[in-house]
Amino acid sequence: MIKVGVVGGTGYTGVELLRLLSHHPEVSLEAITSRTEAGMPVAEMFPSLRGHVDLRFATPDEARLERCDLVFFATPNGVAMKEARRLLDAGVRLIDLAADFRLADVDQWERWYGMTHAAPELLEEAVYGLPEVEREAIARARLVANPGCYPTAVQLGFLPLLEANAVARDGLVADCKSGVSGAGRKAEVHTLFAEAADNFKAYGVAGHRHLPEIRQGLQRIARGLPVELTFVPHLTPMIRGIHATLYARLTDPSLDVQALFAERYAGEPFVDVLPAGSHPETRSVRASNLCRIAVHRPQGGDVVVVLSVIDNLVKGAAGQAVQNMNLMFGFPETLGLDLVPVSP
Ligand SMILES: NC(=O)C1=CN([C@@H]2O[C@H](COP(=O)(O)OP(=O)(O)OC[C@H]3O[C@@H](n4cnc5c(N)ncnc54)[C@H](OP(=O)(O)O)[C@@H]3O)[C@@H](O)[C@H]2O)C=CC1
Ligand SMILES: CC(=O)N[C@@H](CCC(=O)OP(=O)(O)O)C(=O)O
Repeated sequence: MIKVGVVGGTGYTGVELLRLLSHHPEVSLEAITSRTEAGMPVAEMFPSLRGHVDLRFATPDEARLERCDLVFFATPNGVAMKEARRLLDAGVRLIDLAADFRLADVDQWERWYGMTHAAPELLEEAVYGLPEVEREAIARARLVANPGCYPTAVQLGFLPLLEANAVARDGLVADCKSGVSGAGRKAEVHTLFAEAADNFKAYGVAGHRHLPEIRQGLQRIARGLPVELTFVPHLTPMIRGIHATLYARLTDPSLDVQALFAERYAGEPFVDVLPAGSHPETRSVRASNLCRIAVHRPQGGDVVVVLSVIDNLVKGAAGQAVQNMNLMFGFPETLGLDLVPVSP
């Protein structure tokens, strides 16, 4: 049994973490923070957790996080980097759901995130928490940078093709759609019901901060070879889910792409390669830690189209964080994550 704290328990990824951790057999939830709701019982704010979580929110100072074996930061970018050194020195391991430790290059991070990094010396130690790529390093890590939601769907979709050096690396396209919970729980005009419902739009076409993260991940997968990617995110009128439609040109048209994906992911508990010709739906993964993938070659041509779906709050955030926790503490990787998707 490990002692776990959650910083940022009132956000969408925070409450999703609480849902997953509350029934994890190896976890004792010790502290859940909120600055704005300190003192309120968690189950009063989130009635879905009544009978499952009996703690109250505490301020980050009251929470005494240094008593924990592991602390999750489900906070905006720029929060975990200020606390990481103190907690690591106290023997606490960390998983940051935000982007503070995702990019290896501090200059690049500061440019994309528009702030000075508070702990650049920790970037080298931090492990990028995509288990399908970094499983062994995650198991040894003190500090894990949980991947972003779009980056998870896109990297898992391109991974077998890049590992096998099977596509032209200069023309990758990722056309991605996200549900509104991807923007978090804070009030913002573009996520109001009247703005987001019955509407569909692209955003961040000129440059989204997930672009350098995805490019870094794809280049690692391609063993350091350069990768050029066009990434266009869209906001869709659904609550949860990411649908990534990925395009690449095969270098060897005789390749059996269905067999390539099936073999690469055969041992992966959370990546499901669908039968040839399938069209995965976001609702087929809702509330689960699954990434479902289908591979197509329209009209038998040499363009491969990969369809990759995840729940942004689970495999795209809290579920992947619990998967990383399981690896870090030597628990079975799927413990607490045997979640049947909710449909419809
Ligand atoms: N939503 C998604 O699908 C995904 C989100 N992420 C990332 O996960 C992180 C959390 O996202 P999400 O749950 O959506 O965010 P929310 O905006 O919904 O929640 C943020 C939480 O952090 C707390 N918080 C805010 N500022 C501070 C601070 N300075 N110190 C301590 N706590 C703070 C808030 O509580 P309070 O203000 O009361 O303290 C709140 O509980 C973000 O970095 C996001 O980019 C990653 C993948 C997917
Ligand atoms: C729909 C929506 O607004 N999505 C967010 C991505 C949220 C997220 O996952 O951010 P990090 O992974 O960087 O923490 C956005 O595009 O900014």
